[in-house]
Amino acid sequence: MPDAAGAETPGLPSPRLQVRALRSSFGGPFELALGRGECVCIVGRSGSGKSVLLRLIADLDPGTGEVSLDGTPREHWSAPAWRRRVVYQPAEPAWWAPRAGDHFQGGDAVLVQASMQRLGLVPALLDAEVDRLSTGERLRLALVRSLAIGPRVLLLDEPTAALDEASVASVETLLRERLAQGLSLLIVTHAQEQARRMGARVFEMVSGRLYPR
Ligand SMILES: Nc1ncnc2c1ncn2[C@@H]1O[C@H](COP(=O)(O)OP(=O)(O)OP(=O)(O)O)[C@@H](O)[C@H]1O
Repeated sequence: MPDAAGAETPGLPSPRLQVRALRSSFGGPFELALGRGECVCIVGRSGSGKSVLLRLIADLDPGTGEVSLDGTPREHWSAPAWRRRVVYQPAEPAWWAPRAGDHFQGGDAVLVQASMQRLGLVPALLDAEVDRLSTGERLRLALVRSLAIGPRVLLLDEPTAALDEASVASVETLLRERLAQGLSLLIVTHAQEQARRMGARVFEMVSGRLYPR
């Protein structure tokens, strides 16, 4: 198994996600190893660099260093192909079409309906205009959309920040199930309790550097 800093033991399989000396002018260098079906939570003060790390891993910001998935370097894939395998969900997810359902075309409709039901979202929401949805509905729908892509790694930035207690519980239950099925999760959260409930390894971001807690 890799240690917290990301060093590997010879003879053992590579971690799902391996980050080495990853940096930009806004943070790093970052070292991180995330196993299959593992959850890592990142806590830290506002502006400390948590989103910077997620965006660097997702290849959305320019930076230097190495990122690999199941032992294969990121350079092996095109940027869109990487972002289907390593999905980043920002704290304020983007919507590019007026109708909610238009964001799910090409996805597995059965999986979408099932995930929506688990998160307390009625199917009629897909026919609604995104602007009419509540903040919490949009956040849960964004998670459904992220899961429907079928990522190996999901990078979630404050996925439950705007949700009530019951919705937080339903999101965490769904995510724990996906973890058990092998999905790897990196979650930025201000809720320390969330890390405990998710059974996560926890790091703290301080001034653009990660420290195990
Ligand atoms: N492209 C950019 N241009 C200018 N500054 C940037 C850029 N990207 C990140 N930063 C700066 O880097 C720092 C870390 O930002 P980041 O968004 O990662 O914070 P965060 O820890 O996610 O905070 P929060 O919890 O408030 O979301 C901030 O000071 C931010 O302004």
